[in-house]
Amino acid sequence: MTDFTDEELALDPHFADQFEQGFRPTCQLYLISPPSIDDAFVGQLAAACDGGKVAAFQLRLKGLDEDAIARAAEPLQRLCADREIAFIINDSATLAHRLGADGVHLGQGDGDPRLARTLLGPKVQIGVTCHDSRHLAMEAGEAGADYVAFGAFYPTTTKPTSHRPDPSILGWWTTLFELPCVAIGGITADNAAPLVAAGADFLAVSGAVWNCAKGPQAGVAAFADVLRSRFDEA
Ligand SMILES: Cc1ncc(COP(=O)(O)OP(=O)(O)O)c(N)n1
Ligand SMILES: Cc1ncsc1CCOP(=O)(O)O
Ligand SMILES: [Mg+2]
Repeated sequence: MTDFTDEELALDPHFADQFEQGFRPTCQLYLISPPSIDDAFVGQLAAACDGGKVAAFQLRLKGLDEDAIARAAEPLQRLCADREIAFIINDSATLAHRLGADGVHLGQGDGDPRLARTLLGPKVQIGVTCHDSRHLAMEAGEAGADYVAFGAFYPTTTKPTSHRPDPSILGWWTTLFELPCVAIGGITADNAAPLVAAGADFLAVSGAVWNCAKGPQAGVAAFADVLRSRFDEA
C-alpha cells in the first residue's frame, strides 16, 4: 500500500484507484501542445483526445505574452474540463493561477516550486523539469513537486535539448519514490516501450501526435498498446 495524497494523485484520478489495489498505475499519456497554434487547434485537440485516453494536456506556447496565451487557453481549457483532462500551463505559475489551471510545469529557470506552491495552493499540480539529474529530481520532490520530468530521452525537433538520460533513471526513481515521473523528449509509439518498461508514469508527447501523418487522433491511438504494456506485465 502507498500513502499517496489525493493531491499527488490528481493528475489522473485513476491513479488513486490503482494505488489502492496495490500496484503502480499503468503509464498514461501527457499531451503537450505544439509550440505555436492557430484557431483550428481546438479541433485538433478534440481529435487527439478521441484517439484514446489523455490524462493531461500541457499548453506550451513559446514566444507569446501571457495575455495571448490566456486567450488561446480559453477553448482548450474548456475542452479539457469537459473531458476530465488535467489542464497544465507551461512556464508560468502566475498564468496558471490567473487561469485557474489544474497545474503548472516549471523548468529549472521558470521559478521556484516552493513559491509556486504558495501562490497556487495544495490542489494545483506542480511539475518540475529534472533533465537527467537524480539530484534535481530529489530537490524537486523536497520542494513539493507533484511530479518530476526526465528527458529528453530521444532526439527531438520540438526544442533544442542537451540532456539525454538513460531510461534506467525512471526505474531508479520509481523504486525509491512514490511521486510520479514523466518521460519526455522525442517519444513515439515505436520507441516508448523501454520507457514504459523502465517505470515511466507518464509519457509526455508532442511531435508524435501533432505531426502524425494520419492526424492527431491516429497519433494518440498509436500509443494504446505501448501504454497498456506495463499493466499487462504487472
Ligand atoms: C512534462 C514536461 N517536461 C519537461 C518540460 C520542459 O520544460 P522546460 O525545461 O522549462 O522547457 P520548455 O518546455 O519551457 O521549453 C515540459 N515543458 N514539460
Ligand atoms: C518540451 C521538451 N522538453 C524536453 S524535450 C521537449 C519536447 C517534447 O516534444 P516532442 O515529444 O515533440 O519531442
Ligand atoms: Mg519552461
